[in-house]
Amino acid sequence: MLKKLVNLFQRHKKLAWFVILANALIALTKTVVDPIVLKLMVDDALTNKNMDLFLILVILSVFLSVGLRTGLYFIAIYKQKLINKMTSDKTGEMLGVYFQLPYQKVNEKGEGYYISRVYDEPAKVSQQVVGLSVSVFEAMLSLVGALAICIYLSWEVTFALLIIVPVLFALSRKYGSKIVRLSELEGETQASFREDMIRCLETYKLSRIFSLQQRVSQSALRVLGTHLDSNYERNKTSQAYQTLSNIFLSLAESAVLVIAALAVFFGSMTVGGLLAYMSGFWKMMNSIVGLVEQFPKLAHLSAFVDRINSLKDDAEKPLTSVANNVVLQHAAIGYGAEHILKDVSFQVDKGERCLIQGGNGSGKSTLLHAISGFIPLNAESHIPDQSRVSALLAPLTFFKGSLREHLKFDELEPSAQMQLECILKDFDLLDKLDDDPQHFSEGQKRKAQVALSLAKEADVYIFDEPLAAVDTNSKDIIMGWINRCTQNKTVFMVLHGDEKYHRDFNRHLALSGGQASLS
Ligand SMILES: Nc1ncnc2c1ncn2[C@@H]1O[C@H](COP(=O)(O)OP(=O)(O)OP(=O)(O)O)[C@@H](O)[C@H]1O
Repeated sequence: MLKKLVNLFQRHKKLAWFVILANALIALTKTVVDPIVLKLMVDDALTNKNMDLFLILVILSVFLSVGLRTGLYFIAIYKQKLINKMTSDKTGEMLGVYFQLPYQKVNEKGEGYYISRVYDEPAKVSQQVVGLSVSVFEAMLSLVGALAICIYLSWEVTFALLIIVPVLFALSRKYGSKIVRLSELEGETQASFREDMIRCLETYKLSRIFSLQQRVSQSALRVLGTHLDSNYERNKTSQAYQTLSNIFLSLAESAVLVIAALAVFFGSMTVGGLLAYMSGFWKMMNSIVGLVEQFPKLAHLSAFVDRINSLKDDAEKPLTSVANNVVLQHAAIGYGAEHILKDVSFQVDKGERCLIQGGNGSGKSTLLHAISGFIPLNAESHIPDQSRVSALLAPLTFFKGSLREHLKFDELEPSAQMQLECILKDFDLLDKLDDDPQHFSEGQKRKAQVALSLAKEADVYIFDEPLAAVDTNSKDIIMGWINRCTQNKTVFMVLHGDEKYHRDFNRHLALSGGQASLS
């Protein structure tokens, strides 16, 4: 379990050890120095009215306190740096995994769910792993220091009091297992909660126009309720553990006072020794409780790390089909258990151009997703490897970056750059190369995606309604470029209307009632 958590430090081991050890050393210094100064102050300086010793002790305490606090300030800053680096590493890794997930999974859960899996959970785990490692080492070193001080002041009293410790350990383990089970549930509800909330907020325009605010709010509050209930359950268990632990601590507090006071009555301890012992003993108890508290947290964290890594189990192996034609044989295609296309058989060979037609909801986009390799097909069917496919698929999406970055323009060969510049000029997008396509008009977005599709060297080109939202003049320009750039390549295109371009295709695939017929 520990190894799994330590692995999270990976590339930042040096920084992690610096933060952990520096913090633990400061804690150890404070644990040892505080009781000794207190004893010297009471027994030697105050009792003997030794002003010089008193002043020396005060000045020493002030310097030490300022020095240690300044040290803690720098450690806090490095700690945050470490957390940020770990979060960034893990989120980067998880983003890589996200893009390997089967489309079916991404489609089923939604992007909001994966924000939680890719960012929230790694951020939370990084924060907690650093916090926990720092706390464990701080508690361990403080415990050693405090125990040494207590034994030095009175080994008999210390021996009598250490009997309480095993009880606290037994309690912590009992509650640890409960919290592990709850952390799994918490992670899942948190991720689903994100996705559902995003869907509610996305209805901004819909809600205002159709006065749906109240219903949207009700739906959001229902989702919130489930999320808060799960938080409440985990909190309840943690609080129960905390309360029990505090009760045992109060009992220990009374015991130490009584036993140490008896030692003073019988003359085996000075008053300064009693105060120093109380200070040392409480540091020891706090360290023990600090350590004990880490057990349920450790179990909770370990469950979370497993959850993050479990995303990797879903990653799909890349398809390595060498097929250069598209063959579907009795394929049933859909999302999850629901089949939109029930029994589809056709073959489109290399260099053929296939127009796909059918009414709304007949499964045109679904079929294009299958041919692009996003929806699995049966074993008898085969399609080319996704690396040899270029596709404009609905809905159009853009990451936060310029059109230049989307096109990987600066990595292209000079001849490819020149051709792309001609395309963008004809599409009236050349002066928008450095703009974010997310803020383009609908027609401009469509043109940007056509340019993106044509910029990829592929064997199969797929276009889902490339002329939608495009002005009449631009349609000829777009179709002209598509025809020029895809000569001798396989093309699948969905068009609604635009009959004048139908003659550009030698195959026609009609979808209806879950079936396909090719002519
Ligand atoms: N992402 C999705 N998840 C689940 N079901 C979906 C998804 N997308 C589409 N569907 C279902 O698949 C059916 C076919 O949708 P599809 O988008 O393939 O139709 P289409 O022929 O392209 O329609 P249109 O002409 O309106 O674009 C729809 O009835 C819809 O319920």
